[in-house]
Amino acid sequence: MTQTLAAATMAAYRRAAGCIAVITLTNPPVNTLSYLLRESFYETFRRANADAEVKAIVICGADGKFCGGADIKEFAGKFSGPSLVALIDDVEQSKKPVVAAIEGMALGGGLELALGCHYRIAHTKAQVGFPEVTLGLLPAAGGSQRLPRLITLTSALELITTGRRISAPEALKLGIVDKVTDKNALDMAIDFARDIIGKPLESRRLSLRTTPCPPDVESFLDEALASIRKHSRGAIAPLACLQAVRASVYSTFDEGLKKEQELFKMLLTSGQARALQYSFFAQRATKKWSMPSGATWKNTSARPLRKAAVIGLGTMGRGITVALIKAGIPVIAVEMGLKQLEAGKTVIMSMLEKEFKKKQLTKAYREMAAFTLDLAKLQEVDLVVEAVFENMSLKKQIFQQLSSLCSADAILCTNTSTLDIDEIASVTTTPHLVVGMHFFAPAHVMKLLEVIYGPRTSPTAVATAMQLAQQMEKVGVVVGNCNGFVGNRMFKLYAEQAYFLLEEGAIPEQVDQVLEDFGFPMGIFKVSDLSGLDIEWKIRQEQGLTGPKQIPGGSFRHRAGGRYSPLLDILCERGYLGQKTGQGWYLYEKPGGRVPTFNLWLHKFLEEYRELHGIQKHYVGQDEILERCLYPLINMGFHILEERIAASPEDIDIIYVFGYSWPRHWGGPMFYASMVGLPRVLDKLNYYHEIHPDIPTLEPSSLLKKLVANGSPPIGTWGAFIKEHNSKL
Ligand SMILES: CCCCCCCCCCCCC[C@H](O)CC(=O)SCCNC(=O)CCNC(=O)[C@H](O)C(C)(C)COP(=O)(O)OP(=O)(O)OC[C@H]1O[C@@H](n2cnc3c(N)ncnc32)[C@H](O)[C@@H]1OP(=O)(O)O
Ligand SMILES: NC(=O)c1ccc[n+]([C@@H]2O[C@H](COP(=O)([O-])OP(=O)(O)OC[C@H]3O[C@@H](n4cnc5c(N)ncnc54)[C@H](O)[C@@H]3O)[C@@H](O)[C@H]2O)c1
Repeated sequence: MTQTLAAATMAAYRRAAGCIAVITLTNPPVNTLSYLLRESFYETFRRANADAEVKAIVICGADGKFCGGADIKEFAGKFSGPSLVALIDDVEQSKKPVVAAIEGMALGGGLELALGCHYRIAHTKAQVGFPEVTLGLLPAAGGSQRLPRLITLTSALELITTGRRISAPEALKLGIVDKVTDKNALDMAIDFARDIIGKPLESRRLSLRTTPCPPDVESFLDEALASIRKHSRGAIAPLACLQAVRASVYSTFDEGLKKEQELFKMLLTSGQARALQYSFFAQRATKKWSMPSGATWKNTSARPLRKAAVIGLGTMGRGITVALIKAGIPVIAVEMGLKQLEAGKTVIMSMLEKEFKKKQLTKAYREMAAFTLDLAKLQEVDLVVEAVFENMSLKKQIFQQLSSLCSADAILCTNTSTLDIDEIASVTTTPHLVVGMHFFAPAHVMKLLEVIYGPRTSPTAVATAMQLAQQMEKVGVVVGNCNGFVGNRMFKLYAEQAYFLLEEGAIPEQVDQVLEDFGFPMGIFKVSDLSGLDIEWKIRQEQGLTGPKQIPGGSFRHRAGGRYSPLLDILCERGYLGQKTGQGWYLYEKPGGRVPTFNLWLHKFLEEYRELHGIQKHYVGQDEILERCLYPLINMGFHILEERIAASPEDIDIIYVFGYSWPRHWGGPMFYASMVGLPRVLDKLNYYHEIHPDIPTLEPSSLLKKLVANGSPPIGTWGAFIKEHNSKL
C-alpha cells in the first residue's frame, strides 16, 4: 500500500519545448503537498534549477488540479520532511523564471506555492483561495505575507480572514493571476515561459515588495478588527489571520514570516483547529453512508431523476420546489385549494426570480415549475416530496393516494419533522420506496438534509435521496427512523431544558446570551420567536401532550412520564406566537417585526407562574445554562448512537453544524463532549439528575458511562464500543 502511494505521489519531471522544465504535482485525488510530495518536489526542483539546458520552469498539477494545499491529515502528527516555506522560498529565489499553470484549484498551500512563482496563468474555471481559516488556521507558508504585497490590503484581508474561494476571472481582476485562458492553461504557461526567458525577475519576487496600504491604515485595521470580532462568533482563527496581515504592513517580510509561524503554532494546538479539521473530514464521511442491512454508498445505485413533485406549498414546500429547480429538476407543485396554490405560486415564482437574477440562470428555470390541484398529474414523476401539515392521518391519506396514482417505481418522500416513516409507508403498496427527506427551513438555503430510512426502505431509495442531496448542493446524512430522527430528537431536550430554566428563575435574554456567547448565531428563544411558537405547539398537540387530543393522566407540570413545561402552550393560547404576532418570548415593534426587545409582560408572568406553582426561584448562572441546555442534548446523542439511529458521532455533528448552526469551531455536540471531557459531562448529568429526578432525560446514557469506564477513548474509536455494546444487547 505504502509503495503504491509512494509511486503515485511525486513531482513528475519532463521537458517541453526543449528548454522548459515541467514539474507536475502528483498526489491523487487533489495533489496535496504531503510529506512525500514535498520531498519529491525538493529533488525535482533542484534538478530543474541545476540543468543548464533548462531556461524556465512551469509547475502544474496532475489530473487538471493544481493543488488542494497542505495535507490536513499531517497536522495531527509531527512535521517532518522539507518545509513548504523553504520550498516556496527556493521557487521564488530561482534565477530561472517559474510559472504556475493553475487548473482546477490552487488552495491554501497550493496558492502559496503559486504566489512563490514569478507568474501565474489560470484556466477560466479554476478557483483559488486561502481556506485555512475554515480549518482554524492561517496561510502559513508565506501566504499571509505575500498576498497583501500583491493585491489591495482590503482584498487580501477579506480573502484570508473569510477563506472565500474566487474564480480565476475574479483573481485576474484582483491581480492574483496574470492571465486567464479558456484553453489549456499548461500549454499557455509553457508558451508564456518561453517568451519571458532572460527577462528580469526582481519585481516578480513578492517577498521583496512592501504592502501597499490605504491612507489611514491604522484605522482601517482597527475597523477590520472590530468587524471580525463581531462576526466570528468566538472563532479565533480570523483574528489571528488579521494579526498576520497586520504584520505584513508593519514588518519586513522575514519578520512577517516569523509572526505567521508563531500564530500558526498557536492555532494548530488550539481545540478550535482540531474541531474544524474534524468537521472537514466528518462532512466528507457522510457521503459514505451505510445501512444496518449492509447496503452502502458503494454497493447501491441511485435512480435517475427527470421530474419531481412537491405536495403542499407552505413554508417548506416552497423552498423545496426552488431547491429542486435550482438543481435542474422540473417540478409539479400541488396544493389543496386554489387560494393556497396561487399564494404558493406567487412566492415560488418570486423566489425563482431572485435566484434567476443572483445566479444568472436561464429563463428556462422559471418555466420548470408547473402548478396544479390535481394529484393525478403525478403519474410521470420519478420522485415526490410531501410537505403538508405535520399530521399523521393527513400524510397517510396522501401516501395512499400517491401509491395508486404514481408509477410503481416512484420514490415517495416525506418531509415530516418527527413522524414515523414506517407508519406512513404502511399505507402504500411500495413501502420500500418510501423515505424521509427532512429539509431545514429555509429549504432552498439550508445545507442539511436528513435522509431517513424505515425498516422497509430500500437502499435504492436512500441512494436516490442522497444523490438528490448532492445535486441540490446539500449535505445529506443518512439516519434511522425514530421520533424526531437525529436532529429534532436531540433538539427537543435542548429546548425543554431552556423552558425549565425559565421556570426555575432565568429569563429568555439570559439564556440566549449564554448560547450566543457560546457561538450560536441566535439563542433558542430568538429562534423560537423567528420560526413561530406554534410549530412546536402543533407537534406537542400531535403527540398528545397538550390540546384536545391530550393523553389523560399526568398533571399540569408532569406529562409523558416526566417533568413538562406548559409555558410555550400558554403563550400560544394567548396568541403570542413570536415575531409574526409581534410578541413571543420577546416583544417586537409590530407583528412581523424583527428586533427583539425586553418582554416585561413575560417577566412578570414568569414571576406569577412560579408563585402559583410553588416553584422556588434560584439563581441560574452561565455554567448552569450552558450545561443544562447542551449536556442533555449530547446525552441523547449517545442514546442515538447506542440505538444505531446515527451511524457515527460524525454524522450527528454534521447534522448539528449544518442544520442547527452549532458553532463549527466546536465541532458539533459529540466532538464538543469529547473536548470538554466525557467524565465531566457524565458527572454534570449525574449532578443535575440528582437535583431533578423528575427529568428522566438527565440520566446519563449507558454508552456514555461505558466510554468513561473505558478511559474516555478518542471520538474516532467510539464505533468499536458502540458495536460491542450492541452485540451484548
Ligand atoms: C506544532 C508546531 C508545528 C510548527 C510547524 C510549522 C510548519 C508550518 C508549515 C505549515 C504550512 C501550511 C500550509 C498551508 O497554509 C496550510 C494549508 O494548505 S491547509 C489546506 C488548505 N486546503 C484546503 O482547505 C482544501 C481542502 N479541500 C477542499 O476544499 C476540497 O477537497 C477540494 C480540494 C476543493 C476538492 O473538492 P472535491 O472535488 O469535492 O473533493 P473532496 O472534498 O471530496 O475531497 C476528495 C478527497 O480528498 C481529501 N482532501 C481534500 N483536500 C485535502 C487536504 N487539503 N488534505 C487532506 N485531504 C484532503 C478529502 O478528504 C477527500 O477524501 P475522503 O475524505 O473522501 O477520503
Ligand atoms: N416549518 C419548518 O421549519 C419545518 C422544517 C422541517 C420540516 N417541516 C415539516 O414540513 C411539513 C410542512 O411544514 P410547513 O411548515 O411547510 O407547513 P405549512 O403549514 O407552512 O404548509 C403546509 C402546506 O400544505 C398544504 N396542504 C395541506 N393539506 C394538503 C393536501 N391534502 N394537498 C396539498 N396540500 C396540502 C397547506 O395548504 C399548506 O400550504 C410538516 O410536516 C413539517 O413538520 C417543517
